[in-house]
Amino acid sequence: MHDSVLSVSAPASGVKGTVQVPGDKSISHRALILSALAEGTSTITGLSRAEDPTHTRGALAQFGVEFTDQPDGTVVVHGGLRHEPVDVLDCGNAGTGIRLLSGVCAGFDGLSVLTGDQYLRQRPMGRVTEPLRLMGAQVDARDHGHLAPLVIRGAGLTGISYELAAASAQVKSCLLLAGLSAAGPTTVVEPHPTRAHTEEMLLATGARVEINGTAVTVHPGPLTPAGHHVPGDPSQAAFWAVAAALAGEIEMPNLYLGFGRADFLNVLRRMGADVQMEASTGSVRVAAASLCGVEITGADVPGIVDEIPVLAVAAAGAKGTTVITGAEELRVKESDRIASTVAMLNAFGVRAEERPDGMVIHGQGDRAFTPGQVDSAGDHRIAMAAAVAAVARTSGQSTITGWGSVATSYPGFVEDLVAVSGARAQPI
Ligand SMILES: O=C(O)C1=C[C@@H](OP(=O)(O)O)[C@@H](O)[C@H](O)C1
Ligand SMILES: C=C(OP(=O)(O)O)C(=O)O
Repeated sequence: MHDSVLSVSAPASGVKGTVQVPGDKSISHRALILSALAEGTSTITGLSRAEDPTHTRGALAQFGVEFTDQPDGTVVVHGGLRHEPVDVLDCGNAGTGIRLLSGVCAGFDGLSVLTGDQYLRQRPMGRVTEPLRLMGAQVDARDHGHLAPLVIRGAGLTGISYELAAASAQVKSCLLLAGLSAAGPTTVVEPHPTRAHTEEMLLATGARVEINGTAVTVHPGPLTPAGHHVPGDPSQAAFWAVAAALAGEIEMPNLYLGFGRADFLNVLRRMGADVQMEASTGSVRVAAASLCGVEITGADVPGIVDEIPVLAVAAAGAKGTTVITGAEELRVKESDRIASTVAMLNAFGVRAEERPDGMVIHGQGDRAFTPGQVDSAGDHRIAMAAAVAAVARTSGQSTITGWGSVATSYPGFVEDLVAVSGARAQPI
């Protein structure tokens, strides 16, 4: 349901409070997949209940993997892929789900068909179909192998050494998961390092993994069941961090602050925000300060790839110009996030322009934004970034269409928004 509208009226009082953000989406996908691959019983605590990982869980159930929910929220997984999937694997809106599962399907002796919603079916899949074919999987897909649905007949793989054309944790993870059942080692080399959840979690589940700079090698072998704990999602915390940097003070406990995920906090610091973090507990506190524009280049992008839409809102409320380059990957997310971020800022009366590989944002300093009529383009991150802009820098009523997309990653967002801002916010 991606067609609801959020109507939000912001009070002038800014934001304040503590937010417990949902479990990390990237880690949730991986905890489900690695538990499903390990024969035996694994447990997952803190799992994100958002639609994206829930689709991954549903897809794994098609292989006969059993999941039980305990009253305290722990998910017990009876792992082992028992049979060919009995139906099409519906990955919903999740690029992470379809790309990681395609690696699992390539290693499995059977036929799998993977698809997703109208947004996912427009996202590039050649980046996984091509290397999986090189490993020996039979893979076909719409648009000559480039768009979902994907059809994969797996097994009989051989490990390869593969250099990624663009930095992508999803493609890296797909190939590492396929490599678990290939003959010989599989090595993935990245142009820039990306989030390391898959290799870290594979190591924790008994796989043989070697990491050498930007090269990761996995050796074939079984995984062992484990107890996975999913910490809070820093990419969701980024919305509150920006709201606080512009208009108040917010604390967030228990966040994942590991490699490749907390860089948005450094960008906010570079802008002048007051950011305190405690690595041992994952606690972060952000407070408002006078912000200034910054330059963001290609090497920064993998570490903030999902946070750029909301960082653009911070830039809009800063003094001076922010220039983002080397961010062309944003064009192939749930929406074209260069176009949709710029359109969102323009809807609030902020001057911003697209560049082929990024954007230029002319910060308004302390001047308020005008209330906006925003089209989220069906993209959860654009919708939530717009809600932050509305409560932090407008007074009056804004509307955000395509609000239903927020359930893919943060179903409780409106409740948290109301709690920290006192805004009147109602999906209609
Ligand atoms: O591996 C992951 O969990 C993710 C990797 C990133 O995508 P790419 O691998 O396409 O950069 C990111 O945008 C996505 O939200 C989650
Ligand atoms: C890009 C995202 O996710 P995915 O690629 O899994 O759809 C995201 O959550 O911003």
